[in-house]
Amino acid sequence: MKERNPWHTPLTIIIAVIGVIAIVALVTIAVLQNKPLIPKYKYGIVLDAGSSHTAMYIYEWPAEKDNNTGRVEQTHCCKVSGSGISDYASDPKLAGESLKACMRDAERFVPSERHEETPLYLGATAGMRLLNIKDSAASDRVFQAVSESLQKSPFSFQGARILSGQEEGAFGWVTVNYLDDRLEQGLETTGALDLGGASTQISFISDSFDGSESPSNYVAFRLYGNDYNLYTHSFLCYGKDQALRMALAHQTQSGPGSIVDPCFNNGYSAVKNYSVLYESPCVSGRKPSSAPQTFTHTGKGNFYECQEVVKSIFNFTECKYSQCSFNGIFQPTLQGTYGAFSAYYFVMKFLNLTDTSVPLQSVKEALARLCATPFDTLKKQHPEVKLKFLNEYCFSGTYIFTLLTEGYNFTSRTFSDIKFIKKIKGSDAGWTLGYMLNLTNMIPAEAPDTPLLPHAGYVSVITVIALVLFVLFILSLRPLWPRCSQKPQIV
Ligand SMILES: Nc1ncnc2c1ncn2[C@@H]1O[C@H](COP(=O)(O)OP(=O)(O)OP(=O)(O)O)[C@@H](O)[C@H]1O
Repeated sequence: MKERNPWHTPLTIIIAVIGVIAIVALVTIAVLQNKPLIPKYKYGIVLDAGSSHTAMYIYEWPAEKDNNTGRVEQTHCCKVSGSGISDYASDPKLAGESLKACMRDAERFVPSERHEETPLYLGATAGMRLLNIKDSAASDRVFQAVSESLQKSPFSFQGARILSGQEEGAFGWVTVNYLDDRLEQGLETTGALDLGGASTQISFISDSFDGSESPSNYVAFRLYGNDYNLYTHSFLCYGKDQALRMALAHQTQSGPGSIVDPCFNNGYSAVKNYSVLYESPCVSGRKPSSAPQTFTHTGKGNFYECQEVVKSIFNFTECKYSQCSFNGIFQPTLQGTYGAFSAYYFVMKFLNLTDTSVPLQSVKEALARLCATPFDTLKKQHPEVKLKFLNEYCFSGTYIFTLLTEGYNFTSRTFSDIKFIKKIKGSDAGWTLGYMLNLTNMIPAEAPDTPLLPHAGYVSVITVIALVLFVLFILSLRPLWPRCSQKPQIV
């Protein structure tokens, strides 16, 4: 004879089965309903048509979060081979052709089902600003050619245009602070220092600046619920290539047949053409009236003398405001930390000077040593570095040092506030990301609402509540529970 288990009645078994099914169903629905969708991405493409070259950046962000909360990240960068589009003024079609290889690259990196909806922008900076000043019809023809080429791509081409210096500075600042998560979290922001080939930008927040003293340097933002009064200025012609032209123009004012340049290493020698040197609007007004066709440019490598040459391209005396950087441009008091990118990074990286805890005096000494190194020795020390760049590091380093200290007024105390950077969390520092975030309305003015609980927390709470309900349900059925009799039932 078997003893009968009082729980093994049909009713309790049915209740238990229904209860378990109910819990499984409840948890399954909660998980499926609220689970983040399998990551599917959206894309945006920005072409940075700079003075020295064009680069294409592809950005991606989670598709279900394009309403402001998803992180936008750079997934790919393609360097267009050849020079900047402004160098194709005499043959604009080639400017369009030059972009094709990178556009084919983009077709591979962006999934084909997303091609049609992916916005594609081209922004041109100081190279095209200068071409536009020199010959606006030629600049239009270049834009026409690149636009025709980009329209043929499968992406949604949104137009090609010149960014103002103010936009370039402000979007560089947005990029740096977005990537550092400073905007969304409302943290103290970082200033942005950008050194291009033809222009340079400085952008930062200073408590002493509300835009009233120099409105043309003021950009107001409201991002994630915070207001920012940004100071920004772009110095056209003060990118590193145009600054070098101005330094050479200063040394060739009398139209000599040869110059000995302290900004180039001893042993460097090249024959240069006067008309090529003076073709840029940054120096064209200063072309010596009587000069031979060419001049011999040789180096003597002296940092201190080079600094004097470099200083000659700045005007430190004129200032109608309470304080200025240079050339009569207002600049509020420096404040906070700074991210310095583009040529700042390339040059300081070569000089092994990206660590700004090194005292300013040591930076000066390192530059003095670099300039004093004979050019042949330098070439032997750095066989991997392109000659075009190696030639110019003494000038470029001296220019950066002078621009930061004498131009923007960084001191031995504040120099360590600068961080020389190329990328932040995998994305390049530069104006392109800020530009795309702005055009796609990806940064909201107000802080987005956040859910009460994270997803995992939400599922746990639902599960616990379901279990409690189930236990209560079983308890509420107590009257139906089979009674345990004292005597064992005999079946
Ligand atoms: N490895 C390197 N070493 C030194 N200089 C470099 C290196 N790579 C690039 N450069 C130079 O750095 C400068 C800045 O480059 P970047 O691409 O930021 O400028 P750009 O976009 O062409 O100029 P702009 O923004 O003024 O139109 C250019 O003069 C470029 O030739």
